[in-house]
Amino acid sequence: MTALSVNLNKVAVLRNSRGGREPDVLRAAQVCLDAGADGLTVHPRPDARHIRADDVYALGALCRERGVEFNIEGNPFAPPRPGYPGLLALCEAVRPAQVTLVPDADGQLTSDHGFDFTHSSDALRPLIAAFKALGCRVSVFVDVGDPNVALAAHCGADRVELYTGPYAEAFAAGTPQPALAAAAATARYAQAAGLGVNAGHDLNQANLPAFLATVPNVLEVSIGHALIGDALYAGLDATVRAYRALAHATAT
Ligand SMILES: CC(=O)[C@@H](O)[C@H](O)COP(=O)(O)O
Ligand SMILES: NCC(=O)COP(=O)(O)O
Repeated sequence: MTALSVNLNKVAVLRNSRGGREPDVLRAAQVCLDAGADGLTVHPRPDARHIRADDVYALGALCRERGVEFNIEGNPFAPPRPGYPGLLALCEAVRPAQVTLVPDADGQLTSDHGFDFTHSSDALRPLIAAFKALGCRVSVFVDVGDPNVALAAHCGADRVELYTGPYAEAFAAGTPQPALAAAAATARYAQAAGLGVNAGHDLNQANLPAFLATVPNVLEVSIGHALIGDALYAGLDATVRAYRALAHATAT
């Protein structure tokens, strides 16, 4: 079994577009957990464009209460700023079961690459130790095909998360096989170095089955963008019917 961690970033995107409380990220989280999600993921970004520190605190408490995994993603090198206390401070406050380190630049549209271990290992090692001292499992975002993926283990990481964006693109183009083979090889290489393997980015209902059938022992997938999009389609019919019934109930 591969665990499903639902990424709630996109619920916060919608909420922030109006500046109020709706849609409520905590309520959405409860629905996900009631539906059987194995955990929740957030990727609070320094510009606070979607998930904010207060969401992280509330979701951390919810996951603790429900006994499920909370996974916080972020760049451990991004400095604190107003509205963003920094990844280590968030983890210090919330003690998530897992932290996923992602080398995103500030303001980046979305995550699009893993760590370059030839340059980052020395800087990563003490940071990973600091997260582990908080009791967090540490996963590190990596590129499929990275020949240095085993260095994540030398840095002290417990797991790697395979960046699946290129696989999703290849799948959509109808040529998934090379990307699948590369992901499977990278997973085996990481596992041989003692690392657990997670995966994420642009996974969806179409491309997930082939990925999990080909890549061995994927422990967890974190999925947000497609899942929240699918939830709109799945929920629109019933929701329009409910609103229509209210509108049509007027005497005019
Ligand atoms: C780490 C990763 O793969 C990203 O998918 C991320 O969690 C999504 O971030 P955004 O929702 O900000 O695009
Ligand atoms: N780590 C990947 C993640 O949390 C969700 O990515 P996406 O499904 O929003 O692309």
